[in-house]
Amino acid sequence: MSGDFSDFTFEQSEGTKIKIAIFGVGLIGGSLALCFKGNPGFHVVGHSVNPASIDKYIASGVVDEATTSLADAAADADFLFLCVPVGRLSDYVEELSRLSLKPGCIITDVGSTKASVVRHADKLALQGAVFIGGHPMAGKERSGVEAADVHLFENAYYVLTPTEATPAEALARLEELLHWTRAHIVKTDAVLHDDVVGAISHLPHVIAVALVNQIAGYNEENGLYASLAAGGFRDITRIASSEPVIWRDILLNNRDVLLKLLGDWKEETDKFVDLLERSDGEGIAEQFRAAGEFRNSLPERRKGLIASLFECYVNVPDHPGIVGGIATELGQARINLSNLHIIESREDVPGVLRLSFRNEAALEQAVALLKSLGYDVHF
Ligand SMILES: NC(=O)C1=CN([C@@H]2O[C@H](COP(=O)(O)OP(=O)(O)OC[C@H]3O[C@@H](n4cnc5c(N)ncnc54)[C@H](O)[C@@H]3O)[C@@H](O)[C@H]2O)C=CC1
Ligand SMILES: O=C(O)C(=O)Cc1ccc(O)cc1
Repeated sequence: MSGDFSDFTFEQSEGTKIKIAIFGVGLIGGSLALCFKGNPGFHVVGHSVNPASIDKYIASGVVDEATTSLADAAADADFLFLCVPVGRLSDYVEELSRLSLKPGCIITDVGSTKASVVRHADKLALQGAVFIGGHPMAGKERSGVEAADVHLFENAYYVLTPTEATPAEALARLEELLHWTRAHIVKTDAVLHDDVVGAISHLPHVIAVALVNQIAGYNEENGLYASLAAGGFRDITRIASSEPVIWRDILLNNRDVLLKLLGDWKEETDKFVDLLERSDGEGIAEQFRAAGEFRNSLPERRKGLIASLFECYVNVPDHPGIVGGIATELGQARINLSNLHIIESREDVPGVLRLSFRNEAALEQAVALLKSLGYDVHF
């Protein structure tokens, strides 16, 4: 979904607000809450099991109200979003099934795996509520309500996994609400979701963590590994800094899929062992050619899993004030920078400035502007 949402209003009876309950107001729950808080017709309630979190939710302004009582959060809610770690999702659906919920209300989750929670909800009598599995396929390596971001889901895919039993009217209502995230809704089967997301998200997280740990081992012997890893290595392993408990639950939940994927991964790495043992240069080049061809055929810069980075690099001579000058030029052209990072800045070497933007349009405008000003810019 794209375009201007200022004319989008959720249908509601006069005087009553749509109540949206968010269980677990962390990165994802908090980001959803921020999306919904933009509509005066919504009342957003946050739930946490931890009393200390309640004040934090309110103080950070992501919810209208917060409580440690599951029953109070759920009472009269029109939509209930389960945003806790994957290992707790089925327990939450079960606990909610024991409460008296508003007839026709929709319970949905945001878990990174879908098959187990959908299967579990299917078996429960939900007392007039409807469960629809969900997975907003955007995130970050940071966690907690402090990392919540109203823009997180913009232009990302948001997967829903309805079953044959899901009432079409309920699905339409959830889709309508999710327009507030500005994500693109995709509907698919929960088992297929876990296979595909296992391959494109869970496996890369495992590989990133294993790779970082391998290098950390070498670094214990010689600190030069960490020193030289500051650039590209750091970027390609960003997701290795993801939240351990969240990822423990995801991997255990998608265990069978991951075991198969890791078997295939071993075969891929063994291929390189064989090519190297035989010094097969043509075979190695062919691996790169095939990978490049597939990678280049992927949709460009759609925000999604392993978020695309809207970044460029600018070579900057070590002149005082040059970084400020670039930021000022961008500001004057009303191009919003989301981050600026100096990768290397010693007196005797030119620095490299990494500029990050929120979207592709801003990146393209910045590159055109900086090139026109004579800067050496590359992606
Ligand atoms: N991190 C990411 O990039 C993405 C995560 N997800 C899914 O979203 C869900 C939430 O993840 P994040 O928001 O990233 O994590 P988070 O750590 O930022 O938030 C988790 C929330 O759950 C609560 N929580 C933690 N352990 C709990 C427990 N044992 N019982 C009850 N509440 C507990 C925390 O207090 C916090 O409010 C997970 O199911 C994850 O798989 C989905 C898309 C992206
Ligand atoms: O940080 C990234 O690039 C991610 O891949 C975030 C992410 C993590 C888990 C998900 O289920 C979806 C997205």
